[in-house]
Amino acid sequence: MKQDMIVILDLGSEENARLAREIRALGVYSEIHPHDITLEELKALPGVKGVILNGGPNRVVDGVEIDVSRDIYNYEAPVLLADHKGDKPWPADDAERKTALSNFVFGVCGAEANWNMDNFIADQVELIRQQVGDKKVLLALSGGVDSSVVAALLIKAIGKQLTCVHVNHGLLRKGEPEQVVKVFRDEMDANLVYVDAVDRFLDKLSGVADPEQKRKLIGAEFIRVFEEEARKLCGIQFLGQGTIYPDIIESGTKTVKAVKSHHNVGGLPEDLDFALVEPLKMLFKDEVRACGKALGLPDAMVYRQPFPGPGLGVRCLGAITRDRLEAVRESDAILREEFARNGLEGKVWQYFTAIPDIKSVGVRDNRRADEWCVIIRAVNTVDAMTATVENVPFELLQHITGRITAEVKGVNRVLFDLTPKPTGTIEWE
Ligand SMILES: Nc1ncnc2c1ncn2[C@@H]1O[C@H](COP(=O)(O)OP(=O)(O)OP(=O)(O)O)[C@@H](O)[C@H]1O
Repeated sequence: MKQDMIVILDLGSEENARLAREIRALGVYSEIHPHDITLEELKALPGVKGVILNGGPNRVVDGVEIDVSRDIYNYEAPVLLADHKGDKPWPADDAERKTALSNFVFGVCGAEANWNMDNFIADQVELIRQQVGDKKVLLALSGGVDSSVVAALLIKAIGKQLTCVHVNHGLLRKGEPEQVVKVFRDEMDANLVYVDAVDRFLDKLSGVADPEQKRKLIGAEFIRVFEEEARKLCGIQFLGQGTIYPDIIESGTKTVKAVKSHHNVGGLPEDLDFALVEPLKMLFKDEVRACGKALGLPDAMVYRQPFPGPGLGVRCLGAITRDRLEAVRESDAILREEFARNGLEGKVWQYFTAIPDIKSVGVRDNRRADEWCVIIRAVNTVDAMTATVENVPFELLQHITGRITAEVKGVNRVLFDLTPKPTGTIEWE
C-alpha cells in the first residue's frame, strides 16, 4: 500500500467527519470505522499508523457507555483517546487543533504525508483486484459524478471484468447518454450495455401528474430494467456502487440516527445476491471529483451540477408529454450553453429550466399562438437547506429569452424565478 492511514473509531463524536477531513488536510489518509470493529478487522486495514478513539456526546447509547474492545487499546500502533469528558479533548481553536493533530499524526505515529489521488487510486486498484479476483462486476452507470468515477476506477482495476449498464430513460439532459457511450465505450474501451428504454418509461409515465408518483414509477421501472439486464449477463458476483462518504453519514452510524436512508441501486430481488464493491465510500464529494479528474474523465462529467434522480421528469411539471419534455431538454441545453459562455458555469451552484403544464396566448408569425412558458432557475447554496438566487445580468437573461423563444418549439415566454429557499425549494416539481 502506498498510503499511511490514521483510523478514527467512532465513540459517539459528532465530529468524526471533520476530524477525518482535518487529518486528510495534513496530507494523511484517514478513515472512520465503528467502535465495535474487532482487532482482526483493524489489523486487516492497510497502512494503519495510528488510531484515534473519538468520543463525544453520543457515547452513551441506550443508557450504556460504549467502548472499543479492550485489545484495541494495546494495538501495535499508537492509540489516542479523545473524549469530550475524558483526558484529551480536541482544542476548539483551529490553530491549536492543527498543532495537536500534527503532533499525534506525525510526531507520535510517524505517519508520512503521502495521501494524494495518485496513491489513492493505486491503492484502490490493488484492493479492488484483491476483492474481485477473476470474477465479474456489474455497475449501473448513470453518467453522474459518482457512478462515472467508480466506472473509471473499476475499468482501470479490472478492465473487461466490468460490465456497465446505462439506462436511457428519456429523462436525461441533452447529450448525456451520448457522452456516456463516447467516454466509456469509445475512449475507455469498457464493456457497456446501453439500454434504450425511452418508450418504456414515457409510456409508464403517461398521464401521471403527481410528482411523488412520478418519482416512484421512475425508480421502480429503473430497478426492473436493470434487473432484466443483470439476468441476461451470466456469472456476475459483484455489484459496483457509487456510494460516497456523505451517503454513509446520511444513512446514520451506530451512534447517530439516520438523516435519510440511502439505497443507491437498492430494491433488486434477493436472488440477485451480489457482494458490493464501493471504492469511493470513504471519499467526500470534492475528493470524488479530484479522483475522477486524475482518472482522466472530462470536466463536463466531473464538475456536473447536481441533477435529481428522476432527471428532467420532475422539471416537466404535471403529466409528462414528449413534446413538452423535449422543450425542457432543449431550453436546459441553451441555458447551460449560455451560462458556460458567460462565465457562470462552475460559479452558480445549480441552474435549470422547468415548464409547467399551462399555455398562454402569444404572437408568432403575426398569429395568435398558445404556447408554454419556460421558467429559469439559478441558485446558490452551501448545504441545500437554504438557497439564494443568482444575480444573472439582465442582458444575458434577455439574450437567453431570445434564443429559447426562437429555438425551442412550443415556447412563447421565458420567466426568471426570483424566489429564494425558503419559501421556494431549489427544484420545481
Ligand atoms: N439512467 C441510469 N442508468 C444507469 N444507472 C443509473 C441511472 N440512474 C441512476 N443509476 C444508478 O443509480 C445510482 C443512484 O442514482 P442517483 O440518481 O440517486 O444518483 P447519485 O447517487 O447522485 O449518483 P450518480 O452521481 O452516479 O448519478 C447511480 O449511482 C447509478 O448507479
